[in-house]
Amino acid sequence: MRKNRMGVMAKAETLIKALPWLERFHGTTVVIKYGGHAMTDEELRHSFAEDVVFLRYAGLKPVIVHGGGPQINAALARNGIDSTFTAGLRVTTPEAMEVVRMVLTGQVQRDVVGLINRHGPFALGMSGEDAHLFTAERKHAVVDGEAVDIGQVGEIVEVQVGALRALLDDGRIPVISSIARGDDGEVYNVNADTAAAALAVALDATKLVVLTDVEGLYADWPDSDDVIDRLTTDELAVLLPDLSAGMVPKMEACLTAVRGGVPQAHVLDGRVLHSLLLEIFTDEGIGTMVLPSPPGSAAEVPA
Ligand SMILES: Nc1ncnc2c1ncn2[C@@H]1O[C@H](COP(=O)(O)OP(=O)(O)O)[C@@H](O)[C@H]1O
Ligand SMILES: CC(=O)N[C@@H](CCC(=O)OP(=O)(O)O)C(=O)O
Repeated sequence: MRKNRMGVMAKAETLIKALPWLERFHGTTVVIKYGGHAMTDEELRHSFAEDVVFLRYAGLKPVIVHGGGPQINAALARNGIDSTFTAGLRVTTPEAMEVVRMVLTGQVQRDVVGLINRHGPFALGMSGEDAHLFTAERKHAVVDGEAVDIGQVGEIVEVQVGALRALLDDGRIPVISSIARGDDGEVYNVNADTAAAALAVALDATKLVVLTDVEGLYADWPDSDDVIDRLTTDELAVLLPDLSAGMVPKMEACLTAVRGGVPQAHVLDGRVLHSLLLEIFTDEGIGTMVLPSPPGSAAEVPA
């Protein structure tokens, strides 16, 4: 009996410990980048959807920007189309673009919407092309200081959030694919981390959360798995030129978001059940957090 009462008290304590975070984040917008590598395990996919619906019932306004790199790789391979990456971005030929658009808007987005909507009529899918959400221009990658052509890859130059805000005001959970239109009539492939950052800035979000398949930003990848738990934008700017592969657009996104006025950006391990809830409602300090540098501070690389 006594044991049972202690168990109940522990549950009440867990719930009440969330109160400061509920007070702080109620009514605010949180942009969540759900990476392609974080969505491969069935149990994790369901726990992600539960977390997002939990946030919605807790009075936050979650917006999902989904990735789909591994899913695009598989579809390109099935179609016999070669795929390479430069500086973390997919070199996108016109025939690859058709596959990218089909997989992101027709497959991955539908899957994420379906997972969330098991809990109620919340999720609504949008491509960045819809209602001029994302307008992009052709982007070049920079390799050793040289601009390199990487095809139909876009750099977002304008974000129009009117339609998205109407969805949020209606209590919906928007699920966005990182495809953009161009004023030149082209359709562009935008890295999903980059798109999430642009959206977080445009929506004045309180947080950008990036879910991926590593614990956070490793200080000395691939030689060590020491995770940097927090760093300022100035410190991140110093590290950025030495980062590799998929971490480049991810950390650039955190930098852009926080320098653009988002108070904090996080890279979290999407392989941990309920990592999203732990990050938002506890002080567990998981993953890597990027915070604004104090005005006038000098950049130092964290140990
Ligand atoms: N410093 C680093 N810290 C952590 N991961 C790194 C680092 N540098 C490169 N990576 C690689 O970046 C990957 C994450 O990027 P990516 O594969 O694009 O993920 P996602 O599909 O979630 O966007 C990691 O799995 C890891 O292989
Ligand atoms: C230009 C570019 O690289 N676009 C990405 C878009 C999807 C994405 O970003 O997916 P993840 O978040 O799972 O990596 C691509 O084609 O793979």
